[in-house]
Amino acid sequence: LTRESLQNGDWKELEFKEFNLNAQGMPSKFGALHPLLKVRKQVKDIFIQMGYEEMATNNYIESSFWNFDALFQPQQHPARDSHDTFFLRTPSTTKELPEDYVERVKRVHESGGYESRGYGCNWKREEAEKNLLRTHTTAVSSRILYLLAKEAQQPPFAPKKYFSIDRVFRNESVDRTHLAEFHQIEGWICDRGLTLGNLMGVLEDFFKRLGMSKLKFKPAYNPYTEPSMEIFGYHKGFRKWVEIGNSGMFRPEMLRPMGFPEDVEVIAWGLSLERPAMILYEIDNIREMFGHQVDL
Ligand SMILES: COC[C@@H]1[C@H](c2ccc(C#Cc3ccccc3)cc2)[C@@H]2CN(C(=O)Nc3ccc(OC4CC4)cc3)C[C@@H](O)[C@@H](O)CN12
Repeated sequence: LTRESLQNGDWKELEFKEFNLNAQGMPSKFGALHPLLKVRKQVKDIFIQMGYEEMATNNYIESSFWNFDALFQPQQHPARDSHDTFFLRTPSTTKELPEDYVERVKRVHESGGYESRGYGCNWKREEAEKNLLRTHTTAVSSRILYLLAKEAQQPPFAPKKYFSIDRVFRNESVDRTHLAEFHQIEGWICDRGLTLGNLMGVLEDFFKRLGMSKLKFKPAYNPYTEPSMEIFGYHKGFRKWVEIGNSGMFRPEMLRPMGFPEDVEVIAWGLSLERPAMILYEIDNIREMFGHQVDL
């Protein structure tokens, strides 16, 4: 079949074989974006469209102070044991901490304040100095909120909205849907007079953009948020309610020692990247997303 035979009509005399629509195509030699990266970009675009700034989360290593103590997580909390947390051997401790702030954190843990009773514990600095692989990106949120609180000392107070999507590490047994590390997605708004209603509204807006338009909320507990809510979304495909994240209002015992004025609140929420990626890309074993795959 040539250009000439098509132009002068000779093609009409030629014999053609049946077109085989089931024939294997030529093997493709190009790559493909990993599902996690595609969902990470999808979620990042949602936050940017909603006006959030991205937190710098390029520090996997954190001190127990920022990962736990600044969040009012008690030093006796089981999550702080080595069977749940990866502690570092070298460097095992961080000595540089903001001393005046450390004093206020110690006091709120031991004897409360800001209408809190505290834990009545004997707060140990050496516990707070232990280095670890961060167990949540809320460790980064506490650092950024501390800086915002210092800025809030010089009026006018400016409301802020931040998000992060990055790796976190937990010393947990692995199974079909859990590995010792996962990517946490976290968003929060810091403003005057925020309420739980605002949090519910923000969550409805955020998850609607992820395809979840019917939500319900269940009371929950986190050491650093009060009230706290588990978030459930109705998945049309599965025709059932799916747990899609956790949320709450950061406690006064976390915000006041940082220096925020009384009427400033922070509403926050978190979810993982792996769970939506597995659902959106119909991957039923999390291991299919990691490691060397022949037929990804
Ligand atoms: C150790 O496991 C923690 C992880 C992870 C998680 C849980 C809580 C937080 C948080 C938080 C938080 C709370 C208050 C303030 C700040 C942060 C972050 C990640 C998911 C949170 N979860 C989760 O991601 N589920 C999920 C999320 C989105 C989704 O998308 C649908 C397609 C549209 C589907 C499912 C819920 C469960 O999977 C849960 O069993 C596992 N959770």
